[in-house]
Amino acid sequence: MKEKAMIMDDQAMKRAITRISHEIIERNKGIDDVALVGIKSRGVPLAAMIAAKIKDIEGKDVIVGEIDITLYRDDLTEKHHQAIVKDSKLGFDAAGKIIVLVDDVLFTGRTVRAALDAIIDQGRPKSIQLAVLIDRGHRELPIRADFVGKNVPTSRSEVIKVSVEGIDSENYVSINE
Ligand SMILES: O=P(O)(O)OC[C@H]1O[C@H](OP(=O)(O)OP(=O)(O)O)[C@H](O)[C@@H]1O
Ligand SMILES: O=c1cc[nH]c(=O)[nH]1
Repeated sequence: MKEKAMIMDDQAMKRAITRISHEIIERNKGIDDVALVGIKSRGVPLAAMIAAKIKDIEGKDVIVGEIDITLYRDDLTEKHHQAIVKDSKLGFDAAGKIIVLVDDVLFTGRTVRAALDAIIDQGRPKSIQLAVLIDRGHRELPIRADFVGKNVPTSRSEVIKVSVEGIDSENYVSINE
């Protein structure tokens, strides 16, 4: 994979996380009943970063869970890849919660759709919202994010690489082909 350009460095990523955290608080008039659910793998450290920022701002802990969705495809850009729920245990009771799904990249929407199905199957959340660091377009389903770090127009053959501390050695986003 050839690296084309940096889209976000560590500082830009942290600023985006700070803004998204403020937006989550504002949209929900606080964080009572809000629970963050990171989509594995890189949505998990991003959800933890948002939770830490919300704690800084509001002085309250927000519930953080995770969900494991696996994409089956020969290559990232292949159309019609399948998103399968690998582990849907959120780690908390979803009933009555405002769930904010957190992922690194929103592309076709299949991963989010699988996560929505899995969550709706196991409880009655009050609502489900979506936060993504990068929206790269090319949706195949009627899914949109409520909170977006950065909209990045891409061609289908390009690949967005998100590197997040906790999984990777540093924080950055690049576009590659
Ligand atoms: O909107 P979609 O077409 O479903 O694509 C978006 C998904 O693709 C990536 O997952 P990947 O399988 O690369 O896992 P990762 O999080 O471990 O990088 C990314 O993290 C999103 O979850
Ligand atoms: O470009 C893409 C598409 C899906 N998931 C990624 O991480 N990058």
